[in-house]
Amino acid sequence: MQANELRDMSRDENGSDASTLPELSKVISVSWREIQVMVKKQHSARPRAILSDISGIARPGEMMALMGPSGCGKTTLLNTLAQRQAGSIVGQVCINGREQPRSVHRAVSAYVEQEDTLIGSLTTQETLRFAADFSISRSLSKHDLVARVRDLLNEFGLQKQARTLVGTPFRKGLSGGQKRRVSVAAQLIGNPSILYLDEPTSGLDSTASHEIMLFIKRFAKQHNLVVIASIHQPSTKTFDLFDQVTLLSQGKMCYSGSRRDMPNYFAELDLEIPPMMNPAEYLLDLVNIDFAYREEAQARLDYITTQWASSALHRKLIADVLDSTSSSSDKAIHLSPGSSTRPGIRKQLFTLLRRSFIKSYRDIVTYWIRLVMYLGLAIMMGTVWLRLTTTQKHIQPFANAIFFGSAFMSFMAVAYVPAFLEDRAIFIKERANGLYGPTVFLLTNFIIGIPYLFLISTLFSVVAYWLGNFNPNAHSFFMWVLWLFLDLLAAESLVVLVASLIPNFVGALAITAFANGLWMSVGGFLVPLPVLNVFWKYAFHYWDYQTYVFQGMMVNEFSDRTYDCTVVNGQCHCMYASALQDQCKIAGTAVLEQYGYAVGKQGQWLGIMVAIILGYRLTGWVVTVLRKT
Ligand SMILES: Nc1ncnc2c1ncn2[C@@H]1O[C@H](COP(=O)(O)OP(=O)(O)OP(=O)(O)O)[C@@H](O)[C@H]1O
Repeated sequence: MQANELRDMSRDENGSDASTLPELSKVISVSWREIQVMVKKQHSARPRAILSDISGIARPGEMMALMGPSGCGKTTLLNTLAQRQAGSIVGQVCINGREQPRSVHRAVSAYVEQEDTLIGSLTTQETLRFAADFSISRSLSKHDLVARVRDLLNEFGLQKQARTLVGTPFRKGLSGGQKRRVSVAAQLIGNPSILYLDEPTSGLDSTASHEIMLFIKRFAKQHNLVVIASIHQPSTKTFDLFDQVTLLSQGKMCYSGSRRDMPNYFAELDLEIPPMMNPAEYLLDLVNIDFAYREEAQARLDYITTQWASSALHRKLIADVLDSTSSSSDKAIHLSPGSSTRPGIRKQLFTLLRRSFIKSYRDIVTYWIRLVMYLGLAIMMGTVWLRLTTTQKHIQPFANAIFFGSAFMSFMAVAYVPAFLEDRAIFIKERANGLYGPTVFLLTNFIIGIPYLFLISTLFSVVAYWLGNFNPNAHSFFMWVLWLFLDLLAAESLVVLVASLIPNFVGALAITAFANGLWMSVGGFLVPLPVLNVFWKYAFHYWDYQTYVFQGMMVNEFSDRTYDCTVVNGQCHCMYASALQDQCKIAGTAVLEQYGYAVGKQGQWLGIMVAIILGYRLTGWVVTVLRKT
């Protein structure tokens, strides 16, 4: 489907273009002039230039390769052009000859990262459909969206894989090359005018690499797309697909211009490309100083960069860049952030909720493994504390079971760390692509977790509560489920906070485990509150969510139950003094008094639990807003 057709599809009844797609097709050039990128050197206050004096121009319908040895600055240049580069940047990046705000860059371009961020439990078609829902506002009808997905599947040779899962470690799905094609197609669904690709062929064999570049080339030609791709050592066939080449080394330009002009240009420098050799390989060896004899290689590189700076081709390039900035007509220059077709926050939320829901029930790592684990734990707990009785010798085991159940269930929330980190990694990349922000991400995470945590709490309780013979009435059972649910919700909120602060598997696991150990220690069961050292008491005890869960469950168990004292030689021995002592019984409230827990404060404790959960979530949100990587 041509860009024009896409445009026509999105017109509303008044004939105006509701999705404002036409503006996106008005990009006539992307140019950059005298780009310099400085970064701070490690262990030194002096900044270092990782790109110096880089200029170039890319046009619609053409593919430009950014080439050079590893570390030469390809990704930095690509990120600078796409307005994603941090650090101090000097120089101009223009679209249609004018510097444009970042919002315009975002609206007219798409960026495909080196690593695929696909969701393994979605099919190819679903992946594109969700990409469409995130990229395109509601002005496009469902029918047109479906048509656009179908066209992209065709254009990237993915029709037969439309219903194939992308693939997870547990379920084989698409091949590496097919995944790459899905990643690119997903970025193209919003009909961008500029496509940035960071190492699109990395990890692929030469056939798959050629195939993906061929699909992109055809698409670029057909849809007048500007394509700029960093690429490592392409095969001759793949190299031949590029129209333009920018060759870099040590952050400096060695060449930028037509691929066809390269052989003549290097021949004039007495560096002729041997006829039977892959030109890309030859050129990379030529400008690589890492492995050759260093001084000789450095001298050759200096020669190439100085020759380039004074070459006629360089002068022509600069003239073209300047020309693009002066000759652009006002009509062509007109690009506004309003040209964004992105949907609003409500649609983002619903789209992410739908996608996360599908992922959560298809991807066993997210909740199903944990569900089985918690069920195993429930059977273990129910059989260890099997059929406790209402005799005083079982009072302590009841209290121990409550402590173990609440604390260990909370502790096992560490199993959520990998799933959250996986979701977060996808979020970071999708945020960089402007799909949605931290609020939508964390709200979705919270909402999706609720039914699963409730299911886990209920299943666990159905098994452990009745096997253990806890307070056998419906009200107490459902209160127990509620406390357990809030316990898990708080524990998962803690995982979200910690893993947002330290987005690293081992680090997040260690800190979450440590925090759980801390909450167990200062909760008031292992060390009673009057004995607990004042530092731990005032610094941590009062916002320890496990405290309130434990207290709530204790009140639930002991507030209305009585326990038989032991009779030895006709003498009644009660472990706890209570009003029922003359009946040789212990009122459960006496046990609670021993722990210092008042009956009737459950409402207050539930309120504190909700506040702690919201506190964790809000802090996690602040961290996510501030932390970009
Ligand atoms: N934020 C940064 N701080 C310090 N150095 C940086 C930063 N970003 C990039 N560099 C350095 O700049 C140089 C260019 O990095 P870049 O990632 O752009 O290279 P590349 O050509 O894409 O490499 P590769 O092909 O290996 O991916 C490298 O030496 C890298 O270590």
